[in-house]
Amino acid sequence: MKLPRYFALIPAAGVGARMGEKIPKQYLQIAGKPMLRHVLDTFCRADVITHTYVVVSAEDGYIDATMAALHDSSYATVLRVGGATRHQSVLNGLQAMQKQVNEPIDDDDWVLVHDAARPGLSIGLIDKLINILQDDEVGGLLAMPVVDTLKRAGAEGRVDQTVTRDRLWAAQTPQMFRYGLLRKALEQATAVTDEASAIEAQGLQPKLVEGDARNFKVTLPHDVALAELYLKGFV
Ligand SMILES: Nc1ccn([C@@H]2O[C@H](COP(=O)(O)OP(=O)(O)OP(=O)(O)O)[C@@H](O)[C@H]2O)c(=O)n1
Ligand SMILES: C[C@](O)(CO)[C@H](O)COP(=O)(O)O
Repeated sequence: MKLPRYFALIPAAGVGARMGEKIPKQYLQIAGKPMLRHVLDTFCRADVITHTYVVVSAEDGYIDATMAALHDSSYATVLRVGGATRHQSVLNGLQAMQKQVNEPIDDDDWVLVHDAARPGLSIGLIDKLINILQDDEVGGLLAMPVVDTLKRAGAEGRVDQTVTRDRLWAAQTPQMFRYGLLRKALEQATAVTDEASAIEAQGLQPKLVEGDARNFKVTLPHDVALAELYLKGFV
């Protein structure tokens, strides 16, 4: 019986508008190397990952230098199929993976979709996610239980209501689903912001696996300093 393999798919085709930098945020230097490089190095060291695919925009002018700087880039393939949304980039990447003759993917193989904007991912978190989900019927995602009291804003930036945080989790990545199910779900979904939403739209319930605060998404300018602290080991 053929054992399922584990592939990584890294959506890295965004422009980082909220970061407000001159270059896409995934190429910002953090702790001495581009943010995307931290993610690539982690997946390179994850022995369980058969191959890593990086989705970038067709116009990306940074990826070639990033790949050239890797000690060994044989574990990763660049797919210049980025789309207008993260959803489209991931779907385009899944479709392009199928055409890779060196590692044709099977429907039962697992795909771990991880944001290039989450450089704090560790091998330990990858192993934890896979160990918990490897026999799961659906798949799941790293996430963090919400600990703050949540307010919904009304007019003039004033509180409209307090939203219960009971059973609320903040989704992280990787989000891990079998190739065939994930591709079908994303093909049928409309405008989802994560893979789990597409799976839920199929009537399924992805499993929540507790992640880590250091695996946060670098989105706004002040996030860079925090990522530096984490990645330099100061916290
Ligand atoms: N069309 C897009 C948009 C986003 N992403 C990727 O999805 C991840 C999470 O998205 P986000 O943090 O929103 O990144 P950006 O879209 O670049 O940021 P912004 O929304 O501020 O422009 C990032 O690694 C980003 O590169 C992508 O591959 N294709
Ligand atoms: C996938 C994700 O990181 C889970 O929290 C998030 O949905 C990405 O959203 P973005 O607007 O593309 O950053």
